[in-house]
Amino acid sequence: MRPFVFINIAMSADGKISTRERRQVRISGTEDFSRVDRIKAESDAIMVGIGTVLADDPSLTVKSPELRAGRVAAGKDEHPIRIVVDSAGRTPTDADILHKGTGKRIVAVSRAAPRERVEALAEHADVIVAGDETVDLAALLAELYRQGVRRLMVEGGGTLIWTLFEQGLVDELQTFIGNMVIGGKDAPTPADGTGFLREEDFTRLRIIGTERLDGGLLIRWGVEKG
Ligand SMILES: NC(=O)C1=CN([C@@H]2O[C@H](COP(=O)(O)OP(=O)(O)OC[C@H]3O[C@@H](n4cnc5c(N)ncnc54)[C@H](OP(=O)(O)O)[C@@H]3O)[C@@H](O)[C@H]2O)C=CC1
Ligand SMILES: Nc1nc(O)c(N)c(N[C@@H]2O[C@H](COP(=O)(O)O)[C@@H](O)[C@H]2O)n1
Repeated sequence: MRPFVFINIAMSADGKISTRERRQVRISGTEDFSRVDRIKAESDAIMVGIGTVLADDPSLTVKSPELRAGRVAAGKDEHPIRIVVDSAGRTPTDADILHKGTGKRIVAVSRAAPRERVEALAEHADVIVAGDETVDLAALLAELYRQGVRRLMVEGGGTLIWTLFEQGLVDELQTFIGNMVIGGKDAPTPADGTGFLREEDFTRLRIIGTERLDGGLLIRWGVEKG
């Protein structure tokens, strides 16, 4: 068993989620950031890859005091569990994700992670070991389910999202398309990695809903075939 897995990602009109320098850029506006805060608050956990932690240093906290209060009134922690997928335990011990906001953090590492890194991270987070060289995502999701996570939001980046699609581990994709062009053949996209080669392997999607926000467009896609 695994949680319901949905991805939320903001991309430019030309399909980029950052610049070629992999610098954090603002693609969403205030309306979309409010929506993102809401769907975060509705999730049990929120997960990113180590590339996003190193590039953006996100906290992944719920920003609205009202949404945090609503979670507490429902008997939950103020913030969803924050999870980093990080084979070698490279998450800096002063990263915002380990310090900002109350509640539980998980760093998922592989068996190849150096022991001293695992010990350092274990002072700030629960450490889950899954996989030999890279994190075994299916095993991680099974363990998260065992720990009570039913709704998991994935916020990026493109490398982690690609592997989740490749392994058929995604149920829904929410794409906000901002009204700008970023360009650059080396700028990251919502699903990077190696990509599928054969049409029969492509992940097939169906539109669940659309909404105009911040001069851009939100598209919610359901996964037909993972
Ligand atoms: N616009 C938006 O909404 C968002 C944009 N971004 C942007 O995305 C970029 C970062 O994306 P990216 O560099 O692709 O990094 P990711 O956040 O996708 O992290 C990828 C890393 O995760 C680790 N990992 C461990 N196990 C796995 C696995 N099984 N499958 C995949 N990855 C695994 C790998 O590092 P290791 O081998 O060391 O474990 C891998 O390199 C930044 O530029 C950031 O600004 C990020 C989030 C949202
Ligand atoms: N929805 C969305 N729109 C953008 O324009 C973005 N740049 C991002 N980035 C994601 O948000 C994370 C920041 O989280 P915190 O505010 O620090 O909690 C960042 O790491 C990306 O995952 N998202």
